Amino acid sequence: MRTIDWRGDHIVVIDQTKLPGGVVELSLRTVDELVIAIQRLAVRGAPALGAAGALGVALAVRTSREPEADIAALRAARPTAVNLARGVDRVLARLDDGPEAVLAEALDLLAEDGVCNRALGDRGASWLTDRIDGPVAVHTHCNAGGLACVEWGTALGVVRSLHDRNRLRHVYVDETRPLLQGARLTAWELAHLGVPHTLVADAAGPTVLARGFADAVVVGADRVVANGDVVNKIGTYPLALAAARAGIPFLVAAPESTVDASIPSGDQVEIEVRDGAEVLAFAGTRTAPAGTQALNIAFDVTPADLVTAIVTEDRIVEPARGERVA
Ligand SMILES: CSC[C@@H](O)[C@@H](O)C(=O)COP(=O)(O)O
Repeated sequence: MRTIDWRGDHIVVIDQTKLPGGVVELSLRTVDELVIAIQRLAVRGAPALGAAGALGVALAVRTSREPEADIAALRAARPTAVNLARGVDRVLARLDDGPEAVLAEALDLLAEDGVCNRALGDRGASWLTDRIDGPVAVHTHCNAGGLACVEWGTALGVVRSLHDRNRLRHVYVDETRPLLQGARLTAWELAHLGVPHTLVADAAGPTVLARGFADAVVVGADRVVANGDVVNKIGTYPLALAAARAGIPFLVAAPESTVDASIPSGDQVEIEVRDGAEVLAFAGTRTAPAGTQALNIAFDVTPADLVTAIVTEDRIVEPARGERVA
């Protein structure tokens, strides 16, 4: 099943805030509803946000009284993953061709997602098996699976390819505070795929690597910029530091639609800062004393020199060896 799709005259998504409790579908009939769903992470992950942006324009064309304002709000609903604005802009370019052409363009983007993810997953798996003997143990962060895309997954696409080739030993999954995408979503996906996995607290990740549990770190990305810096869920950067120290590869799996050649380096990417309330609570239950201040930085930048390789559907770039993405 696709994470996000078009049904008749509206968008349907799997509500990711409800997982792993149940697979609950959410129908989104206006751009306002879509923007709210994006901001509360009912639909999330860079490629899925690209699909949301694309389908959102199709929805705006059909339902909005002020399509321009609605589309601007949609484009800005979350700032860090480049896919959202890119999905909006790709489909907007067909506006003059009428609502059917707009929808067709959006559906093309959705169809390409699975194709790209399978290709980059295969390429990433081959890159790893060319360098690592025997079954591979992977450490991952956040959720870069089918739920973060339309289908299949990016980092978990690599994991799935390894699994299909009988070359996967184990996956270590960071829980990914504060919203627990690793614990709630990645562990759920891996269980459904029959992939052996172990959940660890985020702070344990570097020690898991230092102790040799994993052969490689494989993560997704929200934006990859020209010099090879990688923006991804907060907590990715410490894994890259630990991977370098442990002497194991740090592999980023992302489609070309996540590459932003217009931005020279990661310090120029807008990093989303979310409501501190998410940090002051655990799974919805308040944990910090009343009056505590929280800073909720949602993404970090892994500098290019710590990124062993970036794998896309078209290519492999090795920033740590000085290769540029653009
Ligand atoms: C294939 S998804 C890659 C990234 O989007 C993912 O790792 C991530 O950081 C998602 O963050 P989120 O805040 O859950 O949208």
